[in-house]
Amino acid sequence: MHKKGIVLMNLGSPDSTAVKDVRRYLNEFLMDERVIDIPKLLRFLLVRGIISPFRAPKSAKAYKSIWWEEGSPLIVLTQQLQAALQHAVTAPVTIAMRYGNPHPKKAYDELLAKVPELEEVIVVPLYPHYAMSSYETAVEYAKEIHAQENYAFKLTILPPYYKHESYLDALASSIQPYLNEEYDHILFSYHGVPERHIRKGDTTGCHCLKVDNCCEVDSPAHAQCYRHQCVTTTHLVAGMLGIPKEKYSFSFQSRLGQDEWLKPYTAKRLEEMPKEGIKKLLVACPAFVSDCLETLEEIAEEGKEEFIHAGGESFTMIPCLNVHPKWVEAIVDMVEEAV
Ligand SMILES: C=CC1=C(C)c2cc3[nH]c(cc4nc(cc5[nH]c(cc1n2)c(C)c5CCC(=O)O)C(CCC(=O)O)=C4C)c(C)c3C=C
Ligand SMILES: [Fe+2]
Ligand SMILES: [Fe+2]
Repeated sequence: MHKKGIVLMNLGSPDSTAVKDVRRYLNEFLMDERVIDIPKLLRFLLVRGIISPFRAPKSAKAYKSIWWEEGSPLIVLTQQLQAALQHAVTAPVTIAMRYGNPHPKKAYDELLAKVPELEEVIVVPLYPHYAMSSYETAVEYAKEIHAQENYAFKLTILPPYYKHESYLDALASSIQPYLNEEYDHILFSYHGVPERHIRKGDTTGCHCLKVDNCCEVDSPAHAQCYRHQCVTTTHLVAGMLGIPKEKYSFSFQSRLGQDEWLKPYTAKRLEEMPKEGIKKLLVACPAFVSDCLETLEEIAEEGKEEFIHAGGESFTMIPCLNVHPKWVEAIVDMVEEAV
């Protein structure tokens, strides 16, 4: 790892729970053409005129309910991961966010300050699955800043690792202890995306959401199909843990707006499950490697309330990989393979 540096790249959070900071963050996030993929003027009117003004106060309240003394859980956990990884490798490790702070330029400059002869930076997107609105936008942004600032070092980006053995091993190890308690079912809840994004990313133009059972039928489209990659992670990790088919399923959360998003929707499944006899539920969220608003508030608070209200008896959210030692090992493995 001579003359190399590592950047852990996550999504980002508002600087604080103040409505003005949440609004600024939402404006930056939702003005991303890979997140809301409509013409720029229309996007501007929608985000500035409708979504942000209504959503910012609501989101600020949600952030307040999960915020830690040290700051946003997503940022703090990414910093903790940075520290844990730094113990395991000789190359300097920094963090960057797609939206908000710290900016990728700051991360690159920090590495240069530590290694002035820096030759290569390995970017580790903290998203296991490829989605236009997560992995792709983070990676393109990292490349854009690298090109804009004319850095002399080479940029190497880790590919999506949704089926990488070391990642799956870490995920399975983080879930395993929870299977020792009595449970009826384990739900793998992934962040959703609009179905349109899946069709748009279909490199064959004729597979995703067009062929019956598309995610189970081999296709080159899968290299960029978020749904396929989530389904694959689910089956592989369930297989590693020996969970029988009838005891696990997957769903998609966090729908925004009126478009059709990937189904089944988590909120709907949480309401239906108790009526199907599922009373003791475990929930894992493999689309996120660090706990964040979407896991701590939407699943552990809101989701739990919905499930219990619908007749469920116990609801356990399994924490994300966060700083799990096997996750740190997995990053080391993947970085070593990439250089
Ligand atoms: C069109 C809207 C959105 C798409 C598409 C989307 C995809 C997507 N997002 C993540 C990961 C995270 N999203 C988080 C928060 C969040 N996401 C959206 C909208 C879309 N995301 C919004 C508006 C927000 C902000 C909060 C809110 O108002 O609900 C987070 C949490 C950030 C935090 O600070 O804790 C994560 C992480 C993925 C992986 C993804 C596509 C696969
Ligand atoms: Fe999101
Ligand atoms: Fe598919």
